[in-house]
Amino acid sequence: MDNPSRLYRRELQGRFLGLRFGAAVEDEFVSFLRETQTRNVRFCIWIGLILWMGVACWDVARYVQNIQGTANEAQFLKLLLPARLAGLLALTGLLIGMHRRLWGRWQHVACLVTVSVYCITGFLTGYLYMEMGMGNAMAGSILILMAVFLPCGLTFRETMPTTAALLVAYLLAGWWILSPAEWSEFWAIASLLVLCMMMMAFSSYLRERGTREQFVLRRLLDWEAGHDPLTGLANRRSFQKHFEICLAQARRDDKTLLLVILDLDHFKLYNDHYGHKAGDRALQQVALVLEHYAARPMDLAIRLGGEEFGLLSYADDAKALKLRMQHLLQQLQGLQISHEFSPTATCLTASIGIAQAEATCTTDSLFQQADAQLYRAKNAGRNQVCGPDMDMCAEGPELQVMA
Ligand SMILES: Nc1nc2c(ncn2[C@@H]2O[C@H](COP(=O)(O)OP(=O)(O)OP(=O)(O)O)[C@@H](O)[C@H]2O)c(=O)[nH]1
Repeated sequence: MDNPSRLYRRELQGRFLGLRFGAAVEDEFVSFLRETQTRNVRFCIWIGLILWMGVACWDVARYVQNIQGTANEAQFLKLLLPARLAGLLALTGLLIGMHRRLWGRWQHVACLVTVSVYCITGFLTGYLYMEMGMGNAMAGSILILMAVFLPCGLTFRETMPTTAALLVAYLLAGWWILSPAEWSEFWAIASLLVLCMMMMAFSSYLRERGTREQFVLRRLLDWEAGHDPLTGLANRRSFQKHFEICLAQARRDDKTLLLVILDLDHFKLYNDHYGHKAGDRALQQVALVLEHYAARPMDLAIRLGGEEFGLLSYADDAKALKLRMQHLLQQLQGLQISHEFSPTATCLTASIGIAQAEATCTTDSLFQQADAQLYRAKNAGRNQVCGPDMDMCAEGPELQVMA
């Protein structure tokens, strides 16, 4: 996988004009948007619901005052009530679904559908009132349309086609339903609507660009604060956090927690003879191998600093881990990173110390134990794995038990 910091940096250079990241970052952004905006969306829907109910009450009051008992009125009322009810049901359904987390990853679709129902029923009631000669409520459509651009957790690309479709539907409905005498007022409102939509679209675009920039910057900072830029492995800071979680979990589940420290042998000599750049490349290769040994969710591969790496292994058997670490040493030798000045071998090798966390241990005490084992491995001739028991010291690539 590409180093996340490189991905984020590449996105930052793009300046977000097209409001689209690469596939991986886009997925992250959309889930971030859904997660962080849920509260805003709920707030907006509540406001929409209150407004909707307020307007419905106002409708009833106006209707009662202006009622003349004509057949037309009875017919309009038959349409008006379902229209108000549809808006109410759509908003309530969305809210209940959000509180109970029923929508999952379809939340934005549910929002779009609700906003559309909200707008259509708004237009319809406006039109019905106009037909009943009770004042033109169409101007209210502008407010309703604005709801599409409220912070509903939708992206600009999601809101734009919906709004454009609603606007076209509104214009077509007006042109089809209204008489030519009513057109002049309708066009005035329609032009206002178009202007309003353009302004909101522009601000929505700017808002999303800003959100995207903040998102990538934050991800980049978070990532860099917890990782080593050269190898992409976790650093000591993330290790400390992860270690505390693992230790608490291990105590709770009565599981083992093992720390491995891997230190490259004679790396100073390697640097001195092959140069710092070659040293960097070697460190990256070692990190790549080590990462494969931390494939389970609770395991973590770390660069502790310099030519020293770590591996936290949760619920693992110490002996099985020792064998895996020997296998790792074999793999390192298999890389054939030539080190002809090393007194140990003709290629780059490493020494490994393993420590097991006791119930009362701290990060420092665990490191001290692992360091002591590493020291043993170095003293025993390097290219070795040493653990808490004497019989855990073994030379790589072939197992050799120390007496
Ligand atoms: N290329 C490169 N070298 C580094 C980096 N960080 C530390 N080093 C080098 O790693 C070397 C570590 O040397 P020492 O601590 O003396 O250990 P060693 O030579 O490996 O000896 P032993 O551990 O006893 O086998 C130093 O030369 C550091 O300059 C890095 O990021 N890149």
